[in-house]
Amino acid sequence: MMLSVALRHVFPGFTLDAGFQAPAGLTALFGRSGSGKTTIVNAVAGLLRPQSGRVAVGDAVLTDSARGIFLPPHRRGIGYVFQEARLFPHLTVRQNLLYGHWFTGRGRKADLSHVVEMLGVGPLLHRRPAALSGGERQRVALGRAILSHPRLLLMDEPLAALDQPRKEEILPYLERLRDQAGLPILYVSHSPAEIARLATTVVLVDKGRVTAAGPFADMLSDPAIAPLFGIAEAGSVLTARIEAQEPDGLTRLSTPSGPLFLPRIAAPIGTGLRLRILAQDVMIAVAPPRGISALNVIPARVHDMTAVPGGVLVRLNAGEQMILSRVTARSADLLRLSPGLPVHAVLKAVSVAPGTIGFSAG
Ligand SMILES: Nc1ncnc2c1ncn2[C@@H]1O[C@H](COP(=O)(O)OP(=O)(O)OP(=O)(O)O)[C@@H](O)[C@H]1O
Repeated sequence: MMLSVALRHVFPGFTLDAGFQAPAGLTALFGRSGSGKTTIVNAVAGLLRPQSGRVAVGDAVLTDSARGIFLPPHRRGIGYVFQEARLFPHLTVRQNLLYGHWFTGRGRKADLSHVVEMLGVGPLLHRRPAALSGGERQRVALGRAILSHPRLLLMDEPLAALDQPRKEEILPYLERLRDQAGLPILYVSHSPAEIARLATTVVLVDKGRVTAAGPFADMLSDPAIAPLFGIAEAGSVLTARIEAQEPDGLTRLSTPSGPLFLPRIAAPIGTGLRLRILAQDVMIAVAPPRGISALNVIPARVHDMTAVPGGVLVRLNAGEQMILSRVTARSADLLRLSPGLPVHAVLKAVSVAPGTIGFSAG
């Protein structure tokens, strides 16, 4: 199931001219304030009728200006999750979850138990929203959205109102939803960390246009794009799998770039992971380093180099994955870095914070 969007709408002083495809999984809309993300979301939701354009999910056409099609919001089959969970205060969690269910009349009892389990809200079913934490409320909002059997989920900064611990509590549920729901999720976020952890596809919006779009790993390690996230946030995402729990408290991972060691990750052998490796945490050595404490030394080759504010972003080819490193211009000169040069990428085990590690199915 694929969401395809093509929109053109001229406001005084702002033109939206944006097109992209969002496959099943989570598509992050990213762009600075005023770039047009909310306008895109509104047009997909049916709150804005574009002067011209087409919005479709699979075979279901929601908007097609050429054919005069414009479904009203409530007939689009879209589940929403906003910054603030808009739950009904007088209903229990169970009734809130079932609300969308009744509404569409397409529900089955089995779905409720599946969603309750997926989102871990079983113990909360008989409470009212006032007795829930912000994170719990947001989980119920996710559950309600999914139980309305939508074609598409729209999430507009669903974590923005939560503090860091609450965010970390809810991220695993968003990951499950992404991997299990089998529908496109359109997700607006300002947070590179969230995008690195959750996105399947990244769509970059600037001045009403889509300036780049593609699979998250390519997008995040693209030196032309990474600086847009803020130079301190630039980094790559590696996929990995838990291989062994070592007796000294480390977890051994296998990655397409070779083995990696990180502080204990409490998950079973075989678990798939996404690791966000910040460019500023990766050192480059032109000879195999000896006598250093860093546990992770990954053989690689310089792919390309891009000058950025505060240094040089070096893209390293490591197995089938790209690793980004940021070094000063002086280091790049001293090491005579140039495309094709064999090097070693050095990563401290403790530089990957546990809260940033993403879990993925398969
Ligand atoms: N009804 C309207 N009339 C005129 N201009 C509008 C209208 N709606 C949106 N705009 C303009 O469109 C531009 C994009 O706004 P939009 O809210 O989509 O940005 P955004 O990327 O979601 O920003 P933020 O991250 O701050 O939420 C802005 O310049 C805004 O002023």
